[in-house]
Amino acid sequence: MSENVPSISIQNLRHSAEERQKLFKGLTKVGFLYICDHGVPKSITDRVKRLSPDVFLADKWERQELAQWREGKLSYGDIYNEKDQRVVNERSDVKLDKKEIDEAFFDYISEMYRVGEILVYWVEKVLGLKNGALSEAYGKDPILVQHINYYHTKPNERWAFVEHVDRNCILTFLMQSEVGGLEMDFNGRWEEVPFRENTFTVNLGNILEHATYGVVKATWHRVRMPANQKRHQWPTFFTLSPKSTLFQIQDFAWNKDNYQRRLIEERARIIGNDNRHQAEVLTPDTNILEWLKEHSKEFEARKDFPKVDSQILEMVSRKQGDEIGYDVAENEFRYQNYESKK
Ligand SMILES: O=C(O)CCC(=O)C(=O)O
Ligand SMILES: [Fe+2]
Repeated sequence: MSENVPSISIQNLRHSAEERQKLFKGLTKVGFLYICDHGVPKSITDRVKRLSPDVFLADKWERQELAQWREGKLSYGDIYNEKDQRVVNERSDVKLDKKEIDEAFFDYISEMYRVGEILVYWVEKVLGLKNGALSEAYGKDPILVQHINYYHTKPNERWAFVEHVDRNCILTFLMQSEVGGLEMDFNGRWEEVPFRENTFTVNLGNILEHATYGVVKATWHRVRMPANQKRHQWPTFFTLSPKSTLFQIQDFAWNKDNYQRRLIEERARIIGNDNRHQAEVLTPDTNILEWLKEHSKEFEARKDFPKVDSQILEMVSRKQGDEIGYDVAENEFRYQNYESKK
């Protein structure tokens, strides 16, 4: 089970050296943390959970309206594209209250931002970095990309999200549902990372790993879906701030060779030469900016992989999105076809 994922009380970090030690272990040995005593009101998380299922029951017309809506605080991604065509309802009576969805997720994202900032402060502390070292390089005003992952019901158990590391991100906050299935690679074995009440699961992304020459670990993980169940999960990806300077922290350069070896070992062991995965490997010398640019193009082109038989609603604050020209509902032209058939 999950005894290996340390559970960190945000409240205890200030006065408990033991809590800080657990955080250090989670960052460097495990790559996953449970975060509790975070102060996120249950009313906010409950509202998000309550509103989410309808998004995926609504028909394509209703979804199209949400994706094209411009009056809220968030921008919404396209949740009716070719890959979803098989599973999106053609007609449904479900109506989406866009204003309520917008408020609920805006409040939720704001809370993630608040807790994330506290966590990054403590990450710097336990890594022995000066205050602001990480947040200046990678995370001051990070762009928060919010997803609802929806894995729909299938008669058989299946791999619903194949092995991957969270790419293009500093860290990920995940609100889990009771339906389990998340597993992480821990010392060469797959271990479950189950749901816990009032707790966020946090894992570290490859940008933070790269910044620290692998001292902080971005851990491979995957999702196994049980038969005959649906599952919603809510990951929040902390992605680069437009102000990032993107330097690697030289205090950790001593780990460069270990980092390189580990990347190669993990990749070979976990995916071998499964060429459905991204081909190019990140190394300690990779120019991360170039890599990210290349990678996001490739990811766009890949459509459904590594997530299988699932749908995502992507959201980002309109203000942040506008600042960097991030359009989650790209491909507006797609909708013209649907409009004409209506
Ligand atoms: O659905 C989950 O439990 C995990 C999803 C995930 O790993 C991701 O979205 O990167
Ligand atoms: Fe992930």
